[in-house]
Amino acid sequence: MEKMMEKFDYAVIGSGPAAFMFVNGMKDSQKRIAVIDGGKFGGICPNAGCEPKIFLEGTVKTVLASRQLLGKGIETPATINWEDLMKRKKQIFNAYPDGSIKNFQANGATSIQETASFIDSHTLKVGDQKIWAEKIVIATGQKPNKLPIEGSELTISSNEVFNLDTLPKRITFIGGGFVSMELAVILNAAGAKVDIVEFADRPLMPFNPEHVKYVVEEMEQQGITFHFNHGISQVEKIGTEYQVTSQQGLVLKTDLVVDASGRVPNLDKLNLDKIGIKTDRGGIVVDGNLQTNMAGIYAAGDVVSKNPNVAPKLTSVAQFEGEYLSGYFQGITEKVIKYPVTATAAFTFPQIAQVGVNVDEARENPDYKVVDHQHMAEDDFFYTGTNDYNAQLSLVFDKTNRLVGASEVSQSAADDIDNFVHLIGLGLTRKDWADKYLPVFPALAYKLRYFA
Ligand SMILES: Cc1cc2nc3c(=O)[nH]c(=O)nc-3n(C[C@H](O)[C@H](O)[C@H](O)COP(=O)(O)OP(=O)(O)OC[C@H]3O[C@@H](n4cnc5c(N)ncnc54)[C@H](O)[C@@H]3O)c2cc1C
Ligand SMILES: NC(=O)c1ccc[n+]([C@@H]2O[C@H](COP(=O)([O-])OP(=O)(O)OC[C@H]3O[C@@H](n4cnc5c(N)ncnc54)[C@H](O)[C@@H]3O)[C@@H](O)[C@H]2O)c1
Repeated sequence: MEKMMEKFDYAVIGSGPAAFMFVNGMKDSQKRIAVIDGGKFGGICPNAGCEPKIFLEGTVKTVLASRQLLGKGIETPATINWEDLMKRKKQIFNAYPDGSIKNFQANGATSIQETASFIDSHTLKVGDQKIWAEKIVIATGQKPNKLPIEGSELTISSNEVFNLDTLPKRITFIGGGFVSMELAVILNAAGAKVDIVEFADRPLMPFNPEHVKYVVEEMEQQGITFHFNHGISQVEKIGTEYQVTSQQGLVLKTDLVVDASGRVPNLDKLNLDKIGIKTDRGGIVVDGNLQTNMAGIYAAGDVVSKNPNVAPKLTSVAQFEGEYLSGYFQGITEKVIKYPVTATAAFTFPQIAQVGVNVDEARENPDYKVVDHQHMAEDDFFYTGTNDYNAQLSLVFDKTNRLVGASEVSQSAADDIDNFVHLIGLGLTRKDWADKYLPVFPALAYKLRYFA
């Protein structure tokens, strides 16, 4: 006998940061909500993304900072025991999917551990059952790109890097984006010999090129080798090792190949063609209320096709969109989504971060003035305190002397840049800030008081 079809007010496909904030915002609405995930509950961020990455980065940062102080007061620099570090990582993060399910349930939602696909605009197939929902939110995120090259099946993705119990001696990364640069620093600091092969002439494309240069120089000093202007075209297994070849003739021998050539929207299992939902290369096409071309079907998070300069594919933006939809459905807002000033950072060593108007674009535009603070360790004793000799900060001001953009490379760039987000978002001048706030001395926010 066929099971009764369960009915919901809302069905959310995916359980990542976008879904989490949506359900959290709906918790007092008395609506019946189903959250469906075919993978690990919680999505990429806590299972194979931001959170395990920042956990590993915490240890790596300590180790690399101690190596920089060798002969300057430190005698024996710290080293990493990869096996122990991964054991700790697993102890902390393996419990996350169950915790995420409990969280959704505590907020009144029903969790369903299945892959979902559309039957019609209100009905989903979830495993061997069907569910019906008045409105559906697609929040299926992205997955690692698999390059269409010979030997692609021999490569692993960033997902598997987070489960490497033992550390290979040599690792080659395809691509020099966020994922590759952050993981390369971690694995190299742990003792692997790392090569990065990047198609373009520099890594970390969205960031200020002048500051990216310092990240590359420091990573080279740590022992990482970059190969720019090379596109990988083949991976082979020869005996116990791998051989990676580029179209331009580079040949590398290695013990592990990580395909970090980008991330693509998770669309393939949804059966979107059947019901006619519009997509493009960036993902699902939505309007200003995050509604797709089909009434009652919405999308949020990384799966949405969006302008990366306004809404980059990040956890912060996915959460903002989930929160927006919960407000929109409850009539708290009727307006179209307006993205706030959004800061981005790559957690390399040193870190690189930016917010607002791009420094390189501002240099070309007479409406802006760029103020550069270079060699900050010599100019500012807080940076000297961390021996952060490459710390560089560039600030962009408009004609009314309001801060509109900032870029920094330093060991604390992510936190430093966060000190500028509110200044830019609230449209404050340097004087407004100085008149109204006095941060702790000597601490992070204070060191920027006299730069802004
Ligand atoms: C290595 C790495 C590091 C990162 N670091 C940062 C960082 O430091 N800061 C930052 O802001 N962002 C970071 N990100 C990006 C961040 O993880 C994403 O922006 C965020 O997770 C997107 O959230 P989401 O809710 O859109 O989707 P996701 O977190 O991707 O979750 C989507 C979920 O949908 C499920 N799903 C897919 N298809 C189906 C289907 N048909 N049926 C049922 N379930 C389905 C998947 O299993 C998955 O669990 C990082 C990403 C990676 C890979
Ligand atoms: N700290 C953070 O906030 C953070 C960290 C990780 C990921 N993310 C998110 O995940 C997204 C995806 O990151 P990503 O690093 O996977 O992708 P990416 O698009 O940032 O970088 C991929 C790189 O691979 C290169 N590439 C592609 N094909 C190649 C080939 N055949 N040979 C050599 N190089 C090749 C591209 O030129 C590009 O530079 C980011 O844009 C960001 O939204 C954010």
